[in-house]
Amino acid sequence: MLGFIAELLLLAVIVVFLVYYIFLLPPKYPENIPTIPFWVALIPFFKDVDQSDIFRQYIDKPLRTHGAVKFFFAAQWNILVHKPSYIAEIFKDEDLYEKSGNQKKIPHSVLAQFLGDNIISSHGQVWKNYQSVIRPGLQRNNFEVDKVASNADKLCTLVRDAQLRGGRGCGVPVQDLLQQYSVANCSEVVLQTNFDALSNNAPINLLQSAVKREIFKPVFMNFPFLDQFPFPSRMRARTTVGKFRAVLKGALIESHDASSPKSSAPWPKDGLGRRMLDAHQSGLWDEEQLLDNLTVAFVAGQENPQLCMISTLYLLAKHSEMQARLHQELVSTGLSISALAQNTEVLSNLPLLTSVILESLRLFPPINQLINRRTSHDTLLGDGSIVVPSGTYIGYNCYSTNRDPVAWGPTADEFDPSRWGADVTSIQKQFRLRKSKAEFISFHGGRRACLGEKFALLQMRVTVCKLVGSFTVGLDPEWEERMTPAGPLYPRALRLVFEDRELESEKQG
Ligand code: HEM
Repeated sequence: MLGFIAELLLLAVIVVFLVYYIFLLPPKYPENIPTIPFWVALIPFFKDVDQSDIFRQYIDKPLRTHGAVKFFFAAQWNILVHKPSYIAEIFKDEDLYEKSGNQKKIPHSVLAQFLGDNIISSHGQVWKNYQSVIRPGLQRNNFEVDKVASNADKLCTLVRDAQLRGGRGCGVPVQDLLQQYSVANCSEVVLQTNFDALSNNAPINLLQSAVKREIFKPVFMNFPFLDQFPFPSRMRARTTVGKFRAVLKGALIESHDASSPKSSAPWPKDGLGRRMLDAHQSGLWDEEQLLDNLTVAFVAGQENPQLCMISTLYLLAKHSEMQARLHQELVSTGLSISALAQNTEVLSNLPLLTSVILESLRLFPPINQLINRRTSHDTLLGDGSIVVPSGTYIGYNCYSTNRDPVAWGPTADEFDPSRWGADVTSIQKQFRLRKSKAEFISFHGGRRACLGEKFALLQMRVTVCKLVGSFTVGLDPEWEERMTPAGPLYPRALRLVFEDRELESEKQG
């Protein structure tokens, strides 16, 4: 018996040693950048944390001091880069720092099954093929702003109803409402489908929430190799993501069938939905390629704007003086809020509106950390001092780089829209310059920069115009001011108090 126990103990020691050696021991190279201890990535498992605190406590200083660190994430060691000039170098050399998404990094995972090989994660000829279909659909100049404005109207009604139900001064949870709104805009304006996402209990919202619950389970996000085992919860996750993809495709086909009652005709010339279907029908894309790209366009097209809306409303609620100035800017156009929300020319020439949105994207980039490139051969990064072996995963912490004090000065952590400039010409110039120097990387950069930037900014302008034009927005005093514990970094379960401006002015009048 004693012998058996001793053998078991020995086995356990060997397993622990192997796990440590294979997964947890940092690689030798690069030698001259610090290592963030592996257990930092595991803190959210054991403690209910605010990830911005974890960042400041364990990562910020070494990352900024050395420009890059060795960082344990998704059960492997990576290089996490902070220094803008290093990141600009990575963006420039697509073939050396190859995109290598989940389908290559963790091919057996539920996440890889969900998004497959798509425009964001692919490389080389495959990416060029995807891009030839998707780029014109996302960079058209005629997005239907009236649809976005009409959805923004519905959002205001939902907010008003929620505030009435909760009672004056009570906090309204905004995340689900903004998710519904963002899904409506993405499906109707980007993809020309309709899920009726702004109606209560629309099936797409339930399915979307179910997918997010499965995908963002911390244990599987951190240890995706566990997805190889047939745990019942992971089998369920696979069914859910499969269903989600099928629902998306079904809706796309139906809305592009002129004889269907759910047809979204007339379709815009160059609409992304039509272009994707044509690519499939012409044989340029097979079934999987259609599903992978449709799913990623849907996810990127509504998730990122949604997070940007949450963070922008949080910042405006926290900085009421800025909100008042912004409202003044909207009023000074002489247009009603409804007319203004549909007038893209006037909207895009409002300096404070533009700089508030950019400043929110700088402080709270929806994709705060991204590690999806892999070196195709040995290289030297930066001034040549960082030796990066072939096959190393490398990425950046956008939250950190966008707040770099060398680039943005001592107030880098503060919400200060004026740093972008006083008029739209200088703001746009600053925006282009900061992107080219990789000092503002919320939309990534180089040839792989976000293709949805134009639509995202248009939508943000309309949304902020409508919400700030209709309500004063404040933080619920009982809401605990904390950021999410892991994954995308944004105010957790944000609750806001909305006061109808019209009612307020009637009362005062
Ligand atoms: C505030 C909103 C948005 C932000 C902050 C954002 C950010 C980003 C980032 C960081 C990337 C690089 C991703 C990676 O390498 O893994 C990216 C790529 C991309 N985004 Fe966005 N995005 C936003 C909105 C959108 C929208 C509305 C769409 C529309 C479908 C979209 C479509 C894309 C596409 C197609 C790419 C791939 C570009 C390529 O590799 O060629 N994005 N975006």
